[in-house]
Amino acid sequence: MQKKALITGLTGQDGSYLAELLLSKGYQVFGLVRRSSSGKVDRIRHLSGEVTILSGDLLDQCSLMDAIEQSQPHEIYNLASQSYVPISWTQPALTAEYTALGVSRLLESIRRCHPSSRFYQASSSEVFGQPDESPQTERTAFRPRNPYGVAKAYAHWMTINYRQQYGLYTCCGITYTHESPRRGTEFVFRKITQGAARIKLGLASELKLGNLEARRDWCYAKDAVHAMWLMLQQDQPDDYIIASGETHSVKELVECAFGCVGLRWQDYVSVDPSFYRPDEAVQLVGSIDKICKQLSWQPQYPFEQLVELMVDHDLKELTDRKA
Ligand SMILES: C[C@H]1O[C@H](OP(=O)(O)OP(=O)(O)OC[C@H]2O[C@@H](n3cnc4c(=O)[nH]c(N)nc43)[C@H](O)[C@@H]2O)[C@@H](O)[C@@H](O)C1=O
Repeated sequence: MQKKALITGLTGQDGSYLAELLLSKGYQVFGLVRRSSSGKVDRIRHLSGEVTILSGDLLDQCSLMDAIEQSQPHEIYNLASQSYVPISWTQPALTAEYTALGVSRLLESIRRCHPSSRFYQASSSEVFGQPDESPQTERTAFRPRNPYGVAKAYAHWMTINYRQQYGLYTCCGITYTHESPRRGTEFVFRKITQGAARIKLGLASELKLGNLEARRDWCYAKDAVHAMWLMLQQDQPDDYIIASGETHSVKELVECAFGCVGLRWQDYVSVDPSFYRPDEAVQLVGSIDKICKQLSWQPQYPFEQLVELMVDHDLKELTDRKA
C-alpha cells in the first residue's frame, strides 16, 4: 500500500527537501500551504504535479481538520513555523500563535480526525537557551531565552503530552541550525556564503555581520530531513536531538567562505551592532549519541564541505542571474 504523508511548511527549506525524500521513497505527498505562502514556490516549483497542495493555516483549526480528512496521512510532519529568532521579539504573539498554539491545533486535529497518523514535531535547540550543560542531550533542562524558544518549548511538551495522554505516535526532533542552498538569506550561514559570492563577482563590496564569536552547531538540511523520516519509522515514538555534534564560530564560517572564493575576509567584513542579539545563547551543541545509536543516523556533510557546497551554489546562481 502506498504511504501518504502530509507536510506543513512545504514551501520552506526543510519541507521541500522532505517532500523530495518522501517522493523518492514512493510516498504520496500532500503539502499544507498558507494562502500568503502560495506565491513563494521557488523551492518546490520542480515538484509541481508530484505533490498535492492543500490550502490551510496553523491559525485555523478547521483548515487543519479538512487537510487531514482529505489526505488521511500515515505520517504528518510539522515543519511550519515563524522561525527567525529576531522577529520573535518584534512579533511575540504571532510567533506563539504559529509556533506554539499552531501545534496544539494540529495535535487536536489529529486526535479528532485521524489518530493513527504518526506525527513529527520540529523542535529546536533554542529551547535550551542558556543551557546548564554542554553538549545538550534529550534530558537537558529547557531554559529558552527568546519568544521563539519559549513557543517551541510549549510545542515540544504538548507533543509529548499527546503521546502520554492519548497514546498518539508523536515524536520531537530537537534540530540545531541546519543549512542548505535553499536557506533564507536572513540566516547567517547563507548570508555569509551568498555575501562572499556577491563580493567575488563584484556585486557587493562589504558584508555587515553581528557577533562573530557566536558559536553554532550547523548541519546539512538534507541530513536533518533524513533523520525526521527515520524517527517516524520506529516501533516506538521517541524524541531525538538532530545535530552535527560540533560547533564552529561565525568567524570560522566567514574565514571558510571567503577562503572558498580566494579572498581575505578582513578586507570586506565589518561588525554592525544592529545584528547583535540581546542575551543570546552563544554556544549550543547537541549530543548525537542517542540518534546515532538507536537510529544509525550520521550527518554526512562536514562543516567545510557544506560551506563549499553553498558558496559554489551561490556563485553559480548569481552568475546565471547576471547572464
Ligand atoms: C536552531 C535554530 O537555528 C536558527 O536560528 P539561529 O541560530 O538564530 O540562526 P541565525 O542564522 O539567524 O543565527 C546564527 C548565529 O549567528 C549570529 N550572527 C552573527 N551575525 C549575524 C547576522 O548578521 N545575521 C544573523 N541572522 N545572525 C548573525 C547570531 O547572533 C546567532 O548566534 C533557526 O533555524 C531557528 O529557527 C532555529 O530553530
